[in-house]
Amino acid sequence: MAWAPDSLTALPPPQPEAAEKPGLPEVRGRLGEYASMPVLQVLRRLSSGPRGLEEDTAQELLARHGDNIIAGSPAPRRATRLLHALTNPFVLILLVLGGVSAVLGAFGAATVIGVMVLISCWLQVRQEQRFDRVAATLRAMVVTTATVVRRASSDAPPAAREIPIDQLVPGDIVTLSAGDMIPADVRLLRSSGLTADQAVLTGEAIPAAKHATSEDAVPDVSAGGRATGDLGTIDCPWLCFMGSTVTAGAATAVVITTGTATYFGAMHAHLAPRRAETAFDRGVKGVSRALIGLMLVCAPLVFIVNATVHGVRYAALWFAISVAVGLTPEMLPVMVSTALARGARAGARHNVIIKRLPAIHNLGAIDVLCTDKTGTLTQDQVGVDRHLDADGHPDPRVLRWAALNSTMAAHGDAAVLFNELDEALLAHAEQTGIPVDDVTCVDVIPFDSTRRRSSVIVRAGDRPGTDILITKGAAEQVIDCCTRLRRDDGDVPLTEAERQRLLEFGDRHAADGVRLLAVAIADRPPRLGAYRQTDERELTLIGFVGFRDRPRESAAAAVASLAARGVTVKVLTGDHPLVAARVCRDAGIDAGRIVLGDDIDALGDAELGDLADRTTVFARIDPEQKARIVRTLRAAGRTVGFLGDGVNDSPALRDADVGITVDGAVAIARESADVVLLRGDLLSVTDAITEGRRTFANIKKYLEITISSNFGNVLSMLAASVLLPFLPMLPLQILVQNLCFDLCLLPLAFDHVDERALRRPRTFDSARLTRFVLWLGPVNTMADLVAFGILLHITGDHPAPAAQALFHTGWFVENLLTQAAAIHLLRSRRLPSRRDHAALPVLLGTAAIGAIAMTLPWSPLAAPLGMTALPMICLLSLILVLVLYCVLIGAAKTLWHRIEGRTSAAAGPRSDGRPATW
Ligand SMILES: Nc1ncnc2c1ncn2[C@@H]1O[C@H](COP(=O)(O)OP(=O)(O)OP(=O)(O)O)[C@@H](O)[C@H]1O
Ligand SMILES: [Mg+2]
Repeated sequence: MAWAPDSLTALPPPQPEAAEKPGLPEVRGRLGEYASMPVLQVLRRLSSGPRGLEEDTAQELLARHGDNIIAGSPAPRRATRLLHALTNPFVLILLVLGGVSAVLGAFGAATVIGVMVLISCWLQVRQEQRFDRVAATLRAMVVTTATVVRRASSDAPPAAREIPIDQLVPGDIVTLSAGDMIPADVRLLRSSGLTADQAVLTGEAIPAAKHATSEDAVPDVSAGGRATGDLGTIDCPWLCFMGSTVTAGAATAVVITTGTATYFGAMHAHLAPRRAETAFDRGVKGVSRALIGLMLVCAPLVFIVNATVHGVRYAALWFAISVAVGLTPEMLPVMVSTALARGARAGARHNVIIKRLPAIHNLGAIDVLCTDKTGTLTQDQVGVDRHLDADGHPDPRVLRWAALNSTMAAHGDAAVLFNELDEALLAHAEQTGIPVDDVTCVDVIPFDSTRRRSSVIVRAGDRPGTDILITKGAAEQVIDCCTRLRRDDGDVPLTEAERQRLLEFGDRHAADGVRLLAVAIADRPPRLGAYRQTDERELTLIGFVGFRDRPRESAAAAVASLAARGVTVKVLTGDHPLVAARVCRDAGIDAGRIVLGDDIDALGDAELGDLADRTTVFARIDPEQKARIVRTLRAAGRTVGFLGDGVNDSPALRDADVGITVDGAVAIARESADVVLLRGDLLSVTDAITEGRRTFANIKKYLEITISSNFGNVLSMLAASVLLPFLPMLPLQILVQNLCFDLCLLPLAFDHVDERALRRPRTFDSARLTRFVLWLGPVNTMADLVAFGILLHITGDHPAPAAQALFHTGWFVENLLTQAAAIHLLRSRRLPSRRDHAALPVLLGTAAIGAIAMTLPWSPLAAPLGMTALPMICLLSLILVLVLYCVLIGAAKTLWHRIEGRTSAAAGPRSDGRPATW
């Protein structure tokens, strides 16, 4: 599926210059022109050169061309947002109900409904703006950069430096290496082994090979008789396009077009959204649908009962409409976005940057965390520990060949794949004074995580007639390519017995936690054409280099705390199974039976899902296998987080419910992830998960309280329809009461959360929500019935209109007071106490409800609302009903938790980490 990188598409609005958006044919034509010129002419046309632009020129060009971002995603205008808010299904329902009320002549009711719509839309627009601001601020904390070569002045030497990609201009010289995002549309100047993932533009998952043409040659466009315009397409091998990523190899390139003038910019409108529906979207939709269903059943029921008992009357219809309005959770979207934004802000305080805000909910729902090994379970401070010849004796020559491989992979421009092992090798070579600059690089066959080896081809000054191929990589994969073995006294054939001995030698080191890379070389006659992977054969094994990475001290504690929170940790690594086992042991993870990448290819998805559920450690797996394991776990009902930082992790980061990466990760990992940890260890994942659960717990509270209380009210109204000869509350009063209650519930987004609610993964569960509502709603009704009895006692059985007003006011006050109490009694598992009480905003919200209840009947608004002052005896009786309600609801809630606790215990222990329902 097409996927649009955030840093290109979701930045603040572009400048006016960039707003003029060329169409695709125009963009293609321009790119085709550049593609058909010799490189030198391209550079001349762009007033650039291999030494890069001068800084001043770059600034001028930036002012002319605008930032290198895609227009089309400017922040929506207020009016657009308002329109969007108005078309929200809850608001639409209110509008319809308001319209019907107006047509029926109930202008008071229509006005209150109008006020509700206005407040809800206004809050939603404001909250969305705030939400976007939070998201933009957070994204700005994880800026993606590009390496650009520029000069301070015309005579200054060129210098490579990182700049945010939005600052690139046409003519800039950029260097690209594995894991980089291609930051603009570029023409390749030099390249080696370059492949680019262009799925974002083509949907094609297999990376495309790319290569530069020779400097002054006119590219050979005759093949296939392609017109210039055709060269501007994705298939052109010497152009790379914004939005795609470097999967392997390295290159130097000149920027041709930026921002909206790029191919990606022209295509942007047609790209699919980044991801399919997440667990969060599904949850919100499911609950909304259930609520609308409840409303569609209850409101007609109230009307039918009323009409049956008292005959069809307008009053009954208004009453039913008001009930429908009461049941519409029009503030739900506001509540949800407030809670998400709060969660994301709180995450940032723990150094956790939530790039896509709904991810905060998904974090709380994670029950499996898949992680790679380096940097999370280990410190990512890899050091060379040993260098041994093929017989296991220390030999510095092996180190030199390995270091040459790492240096030459850099190929003078950029690292082909410069990972922690290469870094360690170069640092060690420098420390020990091993020369690595006395050869020239001929070609590179870059590393990839499936082959697990990299090769370089060099020419040494003292052997001019020979190319030397140097391969280093995972022991099994390199030994596979060897036919000979270097001994002190010369090379010998590699026998099967020797092969076994060497593999066992590798295993012994791995079991000790040492990552062993084998090093092999071969002489080749010089050639003109490029080297390919098939040239990695008939090599001579010369020895091994061993690396150690210290375990992270915090890893064991973090794994234990994740387990205590119901999150199972699984390790998915490309490394040797025995190294993985050792690292897991140090981190307190019971590795159990380790499954290898080769073992899973033959399995169907269901079988793999099963196996993945039972397995803790997967070793020697490639990037696609990582992603497949994540997908099958999700298909088996798990909510999966994936934590990784490499090019090889990005498919899995995209496929997980929540992709998590660290700040130092390669660009593509940072783009693919939903969450970036500024402090790269597992402990901050625990913090992030806790924040996610806190956010969800508050959304859940809101739903439980509002729905159970509204449902209780509907039952009371049904009972009243049967028992009373008049309506228990005027439609207008129902609406006003509903508006007050809804507004005062919003601060729940900022509430404290009971520690117990944070212990298990949580996610939306409409079934359990329904059970909760069916259990606690009727308690509300019981209190109402008692209140009805008392009020009838005061007013008499067939009260005159004035006495009816007293009844209405009485129930209005009692209802608001019980609802305020419900907030405190239902917000936590425990009853309110000094240790477990609501946060200040919630206290203020409930105080507001109480104040409204106790002042409205005595205020000037009383008459227009059909209310009357309550006599003292009535007020005191209602307060007694409130006390009764508190006792009942407290007991019912305690019983609920006990019964539900027992049911979930009977359903099986939670040690499997499956999410607790609700
Ligand atoms: N720069 C390199 N040159 C040669 N071989 C390498 C290099 N980097 C890694 N390898 C080999 O490839 C294997 C897989 O590496 P890869 O980086 O794909 O694993 P990973 O899943 O990212 O590992 P981890 O879990 O440690 O992050 C390594 O165990 C090593 O044998
Ligand atoms: Mg890795």
